[in-house]
Amino acid sequence: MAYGQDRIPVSIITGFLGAGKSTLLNRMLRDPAAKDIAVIINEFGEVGIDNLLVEASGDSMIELSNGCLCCTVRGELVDTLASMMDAIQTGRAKPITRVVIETTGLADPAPVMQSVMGNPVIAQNFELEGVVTVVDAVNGLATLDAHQEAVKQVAVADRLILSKQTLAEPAQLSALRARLIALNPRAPITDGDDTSVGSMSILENGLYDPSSKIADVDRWLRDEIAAESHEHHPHAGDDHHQHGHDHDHRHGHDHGHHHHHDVTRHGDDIRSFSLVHERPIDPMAIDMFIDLLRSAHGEKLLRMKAIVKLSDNPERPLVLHGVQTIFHAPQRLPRWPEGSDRKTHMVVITKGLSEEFVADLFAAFTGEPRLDRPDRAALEDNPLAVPGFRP
Ligand SMILES: Nc1nc2c(ncn2[C@@H]2O[C@H](COP(=O)(O)OP(=O)(O)OP(=O)(O)O)[C@@H](O)[C@H]2O)c(=O)[nH]1
Repeated sequence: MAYGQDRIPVSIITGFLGAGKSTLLNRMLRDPAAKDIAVIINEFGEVGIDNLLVEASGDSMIELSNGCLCCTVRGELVDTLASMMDAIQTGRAKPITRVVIETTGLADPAPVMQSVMGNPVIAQNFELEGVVTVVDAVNGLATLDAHQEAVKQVAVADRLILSKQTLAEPAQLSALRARLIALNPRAPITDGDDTSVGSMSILENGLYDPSSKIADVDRWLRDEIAAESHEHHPHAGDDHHQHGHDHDHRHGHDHGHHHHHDVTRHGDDIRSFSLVHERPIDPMAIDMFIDLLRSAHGEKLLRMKAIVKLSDNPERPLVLHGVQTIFHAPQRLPRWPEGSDRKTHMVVITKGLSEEFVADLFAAFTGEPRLDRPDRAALEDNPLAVPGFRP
């Protein structure tokens, strides 16, 4: 994808039934900065924005009194985005600065994200800006226990909004916070009552910065540093990758990390970790690594964001982000973000795929095989050397 191309940022607001998505959206729509945005609601009549409408709602796009466009989706999101773009390009609708999609409470956000990232025509005009997940402080824990969709909504979020905190008991709230941090240590948790929640700024989550037209990777890296301050120290001699909260059991003893036990007790099977690599990586190797990971294990790869130092030009890092099997077209940044450590960082969120497995695979492709693990040549000769790899 050409650097600097104008694309419209798309934000997804998700959260379980009754979590407070519509309340959040309604508050944001009052922000003057919300003018000229388009809102897509994927279930007709679900949201109480009737007071904002200037004409009766229907399937097609309508203009709201505050200048936003609004439409409800009964069919495919891709079709809706395509017809929205067509209407703008042919002058039937005014230009928009941003799209906000509110998903239904029961939705798995991955297909919605993939609709934005995976279709070449859509990806030419739109870019995923981030996923905001609203979690209800009162019902959040019970919902996470009962519904895997809710767990996924939290795991893939770029930001979590904790609503209804004034209605929750302090103990309930701290247990929920611990659970959210265990599931997604990198997403900032914003209090739903915070004044910032009424502004569009909560949608700016770094995947795409409309002003620079590239990913605001600096923000991920900062988030990662914040997340690591909760994490345990890497093991001696183990500088190849860093563990998230939910490191696995391979060391066979208890490090006393409570978040980890929260995760396993609930059986979520979600892992969030980062891989860090200092030396420049061969572009072919990263290509093959990503291809293998998504083709063989895509359904377990809830989310990946990466900034990669490539050997062909280490001064211009590559930005990747993906959801399951679908990856956004890679962007080459003009330079490293200010203050970054100029290393490859890969943030990975998986379900049912261990950190060790991903780290071993990465090591194999980056030419640093670990003891008793296949190296890249062995993988290319015999892909079955890695369990689950199907060429
Ligand atoms: N006290 C309090 N109530 C809230 C807050 N956020 C939402 N609510 C209330 O919770 C109820 C559900 O909120 P909605 O915004 O409709 O939730 P939703 O996620 O859009 O719900 P669905 O569309 O059914 O999935 C409403 O009665 C809101 O007034 C909050 O932060 N504090």
